[in-house]
Amino acid sequence: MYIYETLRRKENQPFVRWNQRKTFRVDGRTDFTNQSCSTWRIICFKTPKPTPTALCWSVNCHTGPEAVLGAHHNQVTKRRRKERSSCQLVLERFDQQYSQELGDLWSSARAVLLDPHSWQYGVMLNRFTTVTGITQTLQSQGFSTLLPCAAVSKYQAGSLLPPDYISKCPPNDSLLQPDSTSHELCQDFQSEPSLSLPRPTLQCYIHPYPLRFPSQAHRPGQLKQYYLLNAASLLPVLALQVRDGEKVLDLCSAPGGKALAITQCATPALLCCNEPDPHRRDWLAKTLESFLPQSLISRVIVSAQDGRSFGQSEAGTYDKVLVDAPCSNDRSWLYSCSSQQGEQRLKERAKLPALQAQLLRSALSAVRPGGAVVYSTCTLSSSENCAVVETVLNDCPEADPEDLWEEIAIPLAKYFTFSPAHPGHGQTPHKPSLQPQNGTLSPYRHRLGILVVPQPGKTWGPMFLSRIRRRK
Ligand SMILES: C[S@@+](CC[C@H](N)C(=O)[O-])C[C@H]1O[C@@H](n2cnc3c(N)ncnc32)[C@H](O)[C@@H]1O
Repeated sequence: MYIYETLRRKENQPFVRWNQRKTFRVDGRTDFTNQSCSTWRIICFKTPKPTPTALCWSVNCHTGPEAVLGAHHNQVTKRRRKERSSCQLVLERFDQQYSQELGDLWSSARAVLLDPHSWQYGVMLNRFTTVTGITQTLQSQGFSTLLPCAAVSKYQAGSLLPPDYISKCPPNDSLLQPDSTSHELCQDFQSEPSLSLPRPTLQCYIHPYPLRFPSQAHRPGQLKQYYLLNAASLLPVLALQVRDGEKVLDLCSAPGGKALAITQCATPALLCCNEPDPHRRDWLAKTLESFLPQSLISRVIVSAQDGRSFGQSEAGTYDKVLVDAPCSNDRSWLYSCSSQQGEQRLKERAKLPALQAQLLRSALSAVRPGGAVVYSTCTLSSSENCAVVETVLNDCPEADPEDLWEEIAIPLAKYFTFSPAHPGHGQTPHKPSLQPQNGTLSPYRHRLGILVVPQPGKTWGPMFLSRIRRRK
C-alpha cells in the first residue's frame, strides 16, 4: 500500500495532518531532521506492523529511505485501502497473449497492473479557472509539469503562444512551467471578438511517486480547477494537434477526459462530443459543465449517434477526429468483480476489433480531405491496436498513417515507456525496443502507432495511439 501525504509542521507544534491518512514515510528528498522545514513531504507506505516508536527507517526499492511515524503521534490513525483482487481468468489470457506480443516488457507491465498502489495519477489543470493556489500546492508536494516547454510549444496550438511565454521557461528540459499564462486572456478569432478565453495551455502535473491528489468536489456555481487522469490519456490529444478555430469530433467521448484535454490545448470553433450510451452521456455532460465556461459550452455539442454511422451523416465535416475506441481496458478488466464477468468480457473481446475498425472507417469519412484522425485505446492488445489500423488502411487508399515515434515517443520517453506497433498481431513474437535503433524498425512499423506500456516508476498506460491523415 503506497499512499502519499503531505503533513505541515509549524514551529513547536505537533504534526498536523493535511489529509486523513496514517502510516507515513518521509520522502527521500526531505530532510526530516531539519527543524526549520515547514512542510514535510510524508508518504504512507505498506508496512506489516506500524512501529510504535517515533521513527523507524527502512529502505523501499521504489522510493528510497523511509520512516514510520509511530502511534504516539495521535493525529496519525490507521486506515487501510481496500485491496482489490485480480481476476485469474483474465490474467491468464493476458499472460498468454502479452508475453507473446511484448516479450520481456510484459512481466514488468504485469507487475504494475497487479499493484494498483503503484499507479500514478496526473492532475490536468483547467485553464478556465484560477489555478495559482493549486499549482503552489502541487509544487510544494513535489509535483512537476509533465510537458517540457519545447513539447508545449510544439503540440498545443504552438503558434499562438506568445514569445515571452517561451522565454519565461527555463532554457533546458526543466519541468517547471510558469503559471501566469493561465490567467492571461486572449481574444480568440477575429470573427468573434466577444469570445475572451484564457490562452490555451495544457498543464498536467505528475509526481514521481504514486501520490493521488484528492479529487475535487462539486462547487456550486464554480468550475472545477483540475481533472485527475492517467497522463498517457493526453498523448492521443497531443497527437491530434488541434488548432484554434478547428472543427473537432470526439467520436467516443464519455466520460470526457480527452474532450477536456482538447479544450485545454486550443479553442475549437466546434467540438462535437459523441456518446451513444445514455448513462455515460449524462456523465459526459456533467464533466463538460463542471469544467467549461458558458462562452465555450456554446461551441460544444453533445451528440448521441452510433459512431459507426457518423461518417455517413457528416461526411468530410471535421478538421480533426478522435476515436478513443471502446476496448478491452486492461486495467479495469483485470479487476473484473467475478470470474463470470471476466469470462463475459473475454467473449466480448473477440468482437471488439470489428467494432473498432467500423468506428475508424467512420471517422475517416467524417474528416475532411487533409484532416487527421487519431485512433486510440487503453489496451495492450495488438488485435485492437495496430491490427485495426492495418485492416482499415488496407481498404482506405486515401488514408496515410503518420509517424508518432519521432514526434511523441522520442521527446516524451523520459516520462513514458513506449513500444512500437506489432504488425502480425501476436503471430510473430518480437522483442520490443524502447528506443528506435538504426535499422531495426521499419518506418511502416512506426507508422501503425505507438504503445505506452506501464512500467515500474513510469506506470502510465496502457495507451495505444495512431494518427492517420486523409489525403487531399
Ligand atoms: C474508452 S471510452 C472513451 C473515453 C473518453 N474518450 C475519455 O477520454 O473520457 C469509449 C466510449 O465509447 C463508447 N462507445 C461504445 N460503442 C460506441 C459506438 N458504437 N459509437 C460511439 N461510441 C461508442 C462507450 O460507451 C465509451 O463511453
